Amino acid sequence: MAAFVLPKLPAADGGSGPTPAAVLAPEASAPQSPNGASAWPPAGKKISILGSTGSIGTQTLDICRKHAGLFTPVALAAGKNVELLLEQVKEFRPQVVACDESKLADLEAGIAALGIQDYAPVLLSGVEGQCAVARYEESQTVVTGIVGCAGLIPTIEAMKAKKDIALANKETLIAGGPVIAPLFEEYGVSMLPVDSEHSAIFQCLQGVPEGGVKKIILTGSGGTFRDMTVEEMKAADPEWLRQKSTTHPNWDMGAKITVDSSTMMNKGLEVIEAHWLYGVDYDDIEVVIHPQSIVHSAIECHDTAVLMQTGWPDMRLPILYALSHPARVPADLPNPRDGRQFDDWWKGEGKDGQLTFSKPDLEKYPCISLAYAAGRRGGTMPAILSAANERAVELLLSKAIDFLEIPGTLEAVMKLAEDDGKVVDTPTLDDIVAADLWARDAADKVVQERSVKVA
Ligand SMILES: NC(=O)C1=CN([C@@H]2O[C@H](COP(=O)(O)OP(=O)(O)OC[C@H]3O[C@@H](n4cnc5c(N)ncnc54)[C@H](OP(=O)(O)O)[C@@H]3O)[C@@H](O)[C@H]2O)C=CC1
Ligand SMILES: CC(=O)[C@@H](O)[C@H](O)COP(=O)(O)O
Ligand SMILES: [Mn+2]
Repeated sequence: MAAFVLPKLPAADGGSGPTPAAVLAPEASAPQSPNGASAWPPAGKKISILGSTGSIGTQTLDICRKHAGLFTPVALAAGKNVELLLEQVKEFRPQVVACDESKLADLEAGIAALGIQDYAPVLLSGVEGQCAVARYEESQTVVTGIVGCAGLIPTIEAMKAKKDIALANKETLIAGGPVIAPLFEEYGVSMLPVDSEHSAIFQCLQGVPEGGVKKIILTGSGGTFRDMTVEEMKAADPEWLRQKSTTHPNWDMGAKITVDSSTMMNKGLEVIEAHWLYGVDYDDIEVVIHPQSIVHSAIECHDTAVLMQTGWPDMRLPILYALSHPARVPADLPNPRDGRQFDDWWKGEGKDGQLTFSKPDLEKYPCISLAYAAGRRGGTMPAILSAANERAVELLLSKAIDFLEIPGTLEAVMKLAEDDGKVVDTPTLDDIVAADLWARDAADKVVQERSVKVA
């Protein structure tokens, strides 16, 4: 197994390593931070949140609420959920607020109705609104909680405005890796992972010297169908499978990522995300099924040590760490589902205290192999796979396809992309945007042609 070199930290002489290097904040210049004893993080770190009304957005605001002296949301962008956005506005009074075009009038009227004295935020909509939130001059860090490739343009705008990125929106890096990677160096920004596995890896990497890591091990729950065989799934009622695929055994998340966990495309996408974040070869990234979601991922070092990060399935810790790094901010984060402290887990009552691991069944989860193939192919192929998958999940939720049709649809789109010469090896941003649009369209065509054949 070839060793990968840990991303090189930006050097004091201004030299720099491979472009994904910037994901690691320069430890040499980081303030000392044992247990909050230092001045880090500075009081009142101001943040912008993209997707403030979603699962990541609301949990980020929960962290801001719990650590009001440390993190202040100054700009919020949502989609259509103006009712929740208005509650957030009332509580946090951000200076810039954006929503979907179709909801701008409701937002304006709602804010006027709040009647807050001397409060007149800038109100915007659409992609321009999201970009304004991402660029807002007072923000230091942008939390990207938009779902899907819709996050690509605002994230790039944030980087160009020299904002650090707390990356939840994995689809952006998966599709945009080739154009995002050079921006770290160009604009001197960092990208800290929010995704729980990549946060776990980042936490394990602290203190491991460059070149010390042999392999990254991504853990995955196996999703809602983890205890069923392929045969049982084929025999199951498609409507039941559809409903069940929108639930997760351990995590409470948005609909799209929950379905991705059920197909394990989420893990496949995370393999590509890890490649870009840590500059790791695909041969050195392994997926392991871990049904309890207690070990959030691991690194294997050359001396055979395997370092893991553990905790409840709770996104608030990775969010907090992405905002507070390198500090460890004292926090109270009980299990979001039952309120128990993690201490209880160690005591090992009932099913607690048990960690199990196994190899994924690639016949049951073909999306894992598709993601490795797309990542290894490179260029626009990851953007094509990710966009086709977004479309396939939409088609599942709108009952146009069945759950078990997702992998075949994606495989067909990838084949079409190759056969029709649609994969661009060294893409520009325009190529990535075009690939995204093409793939959504191609997924629709594949589904239509299949239904014609069936009829
Ligand atoms: N949830 C989790 O625990 C985790 C999520 N992630 C990643 O984080 C991202 C967000 O996931 P999650 O929070 O679960 O998703 P949700 O569906 O819960 O939230 C999505 C957010 O994005 C907004 N939004 C949706 N579409 C658009 C669009 N086209 N333009 C602008 N805003 C839009 C929504 O607005 P509105 O609702 O107002 O319409 C909402 O605020 C995903 O990329 C996911 O993979 C990663 C790890 C864990
Ligand atoms: C919370 C988080 O990071 C998700 O990506 C989560 O890992 C999904 O669970 P799976 O392990 O089932 O994909
Ligand atoms: Mn994850």
